Amino acid sequence: MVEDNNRIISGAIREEDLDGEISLRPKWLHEYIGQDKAKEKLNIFIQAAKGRNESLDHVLLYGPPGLGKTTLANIIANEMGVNLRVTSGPAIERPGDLASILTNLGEDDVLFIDEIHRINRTVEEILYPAMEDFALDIIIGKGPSARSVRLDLSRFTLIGATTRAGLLTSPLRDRFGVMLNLELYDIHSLKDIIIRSSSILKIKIEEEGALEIARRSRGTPRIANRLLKRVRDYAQVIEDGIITWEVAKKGLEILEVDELGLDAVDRKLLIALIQNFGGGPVGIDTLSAATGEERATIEDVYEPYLLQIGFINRTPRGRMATKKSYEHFNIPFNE
Ligand SMILES: Nc1ncnc2c1ncn2[C@@H]1O[C@H](COP(=O)(O)OP(=O)(O)OP(=O)(O)O)[C@@H](O)[C@H]1O
Ligand SMILES: [Mg+2]
Repeated sequence: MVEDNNRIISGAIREEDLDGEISLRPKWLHEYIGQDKAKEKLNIFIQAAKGRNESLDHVLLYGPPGLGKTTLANIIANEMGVNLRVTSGPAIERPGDLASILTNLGEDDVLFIDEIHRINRTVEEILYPAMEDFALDIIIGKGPSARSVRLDLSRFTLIGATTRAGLLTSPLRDRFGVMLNLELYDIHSLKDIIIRSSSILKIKIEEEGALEIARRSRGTPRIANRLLKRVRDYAQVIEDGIITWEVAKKGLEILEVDELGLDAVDRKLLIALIQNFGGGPVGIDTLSAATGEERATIEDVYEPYLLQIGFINRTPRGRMATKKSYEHFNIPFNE
């Protein structure tokens, strides 16, 4: 997925996020804030697998960037008491690379493949028997004397992460026993995440300050943690170090994050929708062409948040701007 990493409110990972990243990552399910539906399901499946002394079924995590997919993969391995091996779709270039990763997994280990939708076709085919029968089919020899040999693997759990489940081929998608959809966080969960991170990073923050940062974090913990660190800098240099509501508000204004966490690209998309297309409905490809933003970026990064805050609607005929969106830009709305 292509996204502009220079935006402070980008969900994609940036260099600065790595500062404290390890310590900020919850290690156990009970420390993982929000995502109650996913957590509840996962908890049952983990307890059941442990009770039967089996490995966990393969898990597919999908949802916008920065919502905690990598964190959850770490938690699953931790809760199951097994090792975690991390790789990503684009990093596995040849079938042999994947074969060597698979043969080196220990009994019940977790293999995490980030951006699994970007795995190439020949590599993907190795995964099918591996996921289904814990076996590798390798071809020995060439031409008419070539024969296929089946190699047994240890049982393992594959955790795949992707921004959208629909990006996977159906044979791959069908081999996951557990599908967990991560959704954008509500403001209260984000506030709790900010308070938790503050206590780990020893940042002094008031509830109202945390709430203000939460409101502008686009439903995304990674953005919340990033804004928290920058507001901390502001509080430390300009104010007396404590993040109150006023300090958060002023700090965020300096960062040019508006009250709803919207940035220039969101505004461009909404204005195009309203002014060029009379508020829609307009197809995603047309909107993409009109704004110069990639379709996938619009769908994976911008749209989920604009839908969450009720600024756009998705209809069978295309995207539409809502009344709320017109009001935000002070443009008269005709029903
Ligand atoms: N539920 C949560 N509770 C507390 N902190 C969280 C939670 N989810 C995510 N975080 C924090 O948010 C940050 C981003 O999470 P993570 O790297 O797991 O996201 P991701 O979904 O894997 O993103 P990407 O799609 O970009 O790989 C981490 O620093 C983590 O500490
Ligand atoms: Mg990740």
